[in-house]
Amino acid sequence: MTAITLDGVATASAIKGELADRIAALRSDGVVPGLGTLLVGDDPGSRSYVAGKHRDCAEVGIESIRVDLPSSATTADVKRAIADLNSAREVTGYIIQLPLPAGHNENAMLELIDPAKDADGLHPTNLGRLVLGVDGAMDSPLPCTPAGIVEILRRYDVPMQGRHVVVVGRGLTVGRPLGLLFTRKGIDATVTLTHSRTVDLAAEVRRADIVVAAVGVPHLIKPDWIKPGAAVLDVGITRVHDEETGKGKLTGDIDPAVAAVAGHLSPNPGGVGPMTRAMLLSNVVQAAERRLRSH
Ligand SMILES: Nc1nc(=O)c2c([nH]1)NC[C@@H]1CN(c3ccc(C(=O)N[C@@H](CCC(=O)O)C(=O)O)cc3)C=[N+]21
Repeated sequence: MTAITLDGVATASAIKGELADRIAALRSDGVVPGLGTLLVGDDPGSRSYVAGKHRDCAEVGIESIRVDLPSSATTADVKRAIADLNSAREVTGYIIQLPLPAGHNENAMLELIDPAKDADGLHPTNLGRLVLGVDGAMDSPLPCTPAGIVEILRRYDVPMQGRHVVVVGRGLTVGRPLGLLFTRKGIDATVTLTHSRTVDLAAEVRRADIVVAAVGVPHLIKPDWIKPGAAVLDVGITRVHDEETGKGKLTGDIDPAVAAVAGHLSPNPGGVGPMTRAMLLSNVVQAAERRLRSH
């Protein structure tokens, strides 16, 4: 047996097709959706992610506005750029690319984003709405990676209700909000949130119907940890040097041999990454639709 591939590229492409119709409708109502990105410094990985977001926007008809600051930017410079993005009419939503270079307080910067323009769903108000909205009724942006994970499971008809989800990693962008999302009414999973101090990780993962690994430890999750037929999602990204090609390549948190045991497996690359990007576009469209309704 080999696992069914949770194809993030194909699923993201279907979502982008659906968004294109909503974007056309917004434009005919006079609202042009625009995504701003704020990038500080010259980390090559961050640069390439930001470039990808602008390509995605162009593909679906979202304008994009790029603000790049040098690594020498002070916190005052970053604050000014955030204030400008908050007031720019053409920016209907934006993100601060994380991580910020050392020396900036990320949480303090996230808190300065206008919650109505928070395309990543990482402003404390929106994270708070995620906590409050246990019934899913709050019209607020969700963090993109958790939203993408639930969306791809839904589209592949992987049952979540009453199932045991083990999340590996408690980070701000994935693990922590994902636990909140999976336990919402209507999704109704049972969640174990594990982290670096978890005593017997293998034993926890063995109980899971759905495993999400988001820690950035290459091939941490081994095949003998997986309940046969479980759905396994690989979120971690580590850049490693490939001896064979001499180039850099991406490695996930899941040992490839897991494919022989799992029922569903998200490849990495090609799984959760493209879904994350599609959910960002979805948040931008949702914010533009809210703006239209509020006028
Ligand atoms: N404010 C903020 N929001 C984010 O959402 C955010 C962030 N900061 N900082 C960095 C992480 C990482 N992240 C990825 C999104 C898509 C891919 C993606 O699409 N990856 C491709 C491969 C790309 C490649 O080959 O380099 C794939 O998985 O197929 C990867 C990584 C979003 N992040």
